[in-house]
Amino acid sequence: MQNAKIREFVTHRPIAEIISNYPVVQDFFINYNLQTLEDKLTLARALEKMPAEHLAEFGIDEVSLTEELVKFMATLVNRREEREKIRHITIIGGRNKAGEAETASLTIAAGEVVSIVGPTGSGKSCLLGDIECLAQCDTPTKRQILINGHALSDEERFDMGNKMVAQLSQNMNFVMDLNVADFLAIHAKSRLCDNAGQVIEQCFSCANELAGEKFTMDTKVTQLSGGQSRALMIADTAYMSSSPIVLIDEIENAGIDRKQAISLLTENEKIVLISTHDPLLALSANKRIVIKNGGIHKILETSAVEKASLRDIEKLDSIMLAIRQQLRLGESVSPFKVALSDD
Ligand SMILES: Nc1ncnc2c1ncn2[C@@H]1O[C@H](COP(=O)(O)OP(=O)(O)OP(=O)(O)O)[C@@H](O)[C@H]1O
Repeated sequence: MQNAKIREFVTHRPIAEIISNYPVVQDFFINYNLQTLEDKLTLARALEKMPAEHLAEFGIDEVSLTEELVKFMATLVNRREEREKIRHITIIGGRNKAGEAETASLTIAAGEVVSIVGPTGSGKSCLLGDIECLAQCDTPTKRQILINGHALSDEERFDMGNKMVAQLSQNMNFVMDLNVADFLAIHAKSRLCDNAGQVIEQCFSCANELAGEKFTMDTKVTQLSGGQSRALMIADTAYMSSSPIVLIDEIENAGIDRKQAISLLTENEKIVLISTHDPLLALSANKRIVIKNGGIHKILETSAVEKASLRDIEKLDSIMLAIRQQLRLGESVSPFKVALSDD
């Protein structure tokens, strides 16, 4: 966003609208002890109503305060837009649990979905962990992750404000006792969402669509079920996170609409890696990484035959979902017939 556009917005819109779109601006006003400004007015009109000496105490006048606000918003907002676009990530093999070299290395392009499969305990989450911390041969696996073909400096790697990777893990435990509305508002604020109010609404209704049992904006996040928490975090990642890489650790047990969740996440050219034991999710990706004994054993392309079987797997899956739903609702399971391609 250009400074001129931000200046125009700041000059002509009421303070309430500026704060609703960029909640972090509240902190700017607090710094100048201006939290009591009349928020239905524009900044200039609201400042006229303040005693003249108020700003003088801070050694600033109305014009320079407006310019400071424009600069403050520009630094924060432009930062998101200026981030180098991630075109691809590369996983360079390290060592498996036996200390043997991993020979495979893999480059994943923006917009690609890659699944990670392997026996329980084989090291799938470990691979996601390496990507999450953008490992530079300094984790137990000794893998290295490159972004657009180059290693990252420590500064880029640990820049939390510019977080490249969003991870949805198996265990979502909320530590703060907030309700859903406050939780989403804090996220929208910290991620500098444009149109925060609208994004919060979208996130809330999407999470409710993904999860079975509905929850409200007043529900405490600590009272959400595992599936509801996962649905909330998926919607949150899809709508609010600007992180270009999304890591998902086993959403199959979460009791949510997995296909809808993945298609939601793969919008916007994100790189998505899913660790899974679920055939539907594993084969929905075009590539899958097979992990064995802590190492990348092989990388398979989903073949045309497998893609064709996917249609049958989807049929089976929707039957399973329907049965699960009937059981959840306390209904008797109705008779069903499986009609697969070769029948
Ligand atoms: N290359 C490696 N070198 C050393 N330890 C490893 C390596 N890969 C995995 N491990 C260790 O193996 C253990 C199991 O790994 P991990 O939790 O990633 O398995 P998983 O495949 O995700 O299992 P699950 O399917 O049960 O979630 C962890 O303690 C992890 O640190």
